[in-house]
Amino acid sequence: MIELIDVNFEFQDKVALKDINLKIDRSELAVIVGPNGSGKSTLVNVICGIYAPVSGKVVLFDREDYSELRKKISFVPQKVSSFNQLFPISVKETILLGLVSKRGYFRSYTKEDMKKVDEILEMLALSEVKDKQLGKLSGGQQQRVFIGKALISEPELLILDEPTVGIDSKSEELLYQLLLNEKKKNTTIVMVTHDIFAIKDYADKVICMKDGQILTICNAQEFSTQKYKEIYVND
Ligand SMILES: Nc1ncnc2c1ncn2[C@@H]1O[C@H](COP(=O)(O)OP(=O)(O)OP(=O)(O)O)[C@@H](O)[C@H]1O
Repeated sequence: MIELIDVNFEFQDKVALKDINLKIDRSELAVIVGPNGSGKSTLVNVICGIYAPVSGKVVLFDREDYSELRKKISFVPQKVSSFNQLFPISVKETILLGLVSKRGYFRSYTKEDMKKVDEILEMLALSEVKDKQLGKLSGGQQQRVFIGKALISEPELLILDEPTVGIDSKSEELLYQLLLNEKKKNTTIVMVTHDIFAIKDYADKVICMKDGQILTICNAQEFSTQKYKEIYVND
């Protein structure tokens, strides 16, 4: 499903990923952990095709060519709130934007699209604010809107970079239930997080990074608090 073979990536003269070898299977929930600057965001950007590796190969859905793959991938980046907060777009309109990669810009939405957006609003507890301007919501609500935008296209691969930062524990629980639902639909999920509880309760695979390298890959049962401390030691 996702395979990285000897992947290296550099920013100018800074090595950000070194010899990354990794496999993630279909409908797995893989979590990437590691201290600040260890290369987690760079890794998900490489998986999405936003950054091209300096060397090595990324194979998604058994293909190396990203042109057709974009329709199958949804990415919720870190810092979703870095958009123009005055931009006049509603919550519902923002979620519908998630269909652009599949449909193009100038297509009308169907009845099914409108039904789906209502279901997503309901799932994310956003129905009451659906007509509000996006920039007038709290950071946590905005985060949920961008997750809704990522989900509406029914991606086969969903990538989230620290989705729980700035959201309260109720929304966090909501998010994890939603991810489990997505998994049941065979969606593969890759999530960067520092949340040890999420790792223990929900992850199928834990990818531990340090200094641009993968220290270890294990399952949730093998991932102990001790291991977590070891990864973060000297951070
Ligand atoms: N645009 C950039 N230009 C130059 N260096 C960068 C850039 N983005 C990241 N880096 C560097 O690459 C390394 C990996 O950064 P990355 O953002 O992938 O780490 P991270 O593990 O996601 O960190 P955090 O937990 O703080 O989000 C760091 O040393 C960082 O300073």
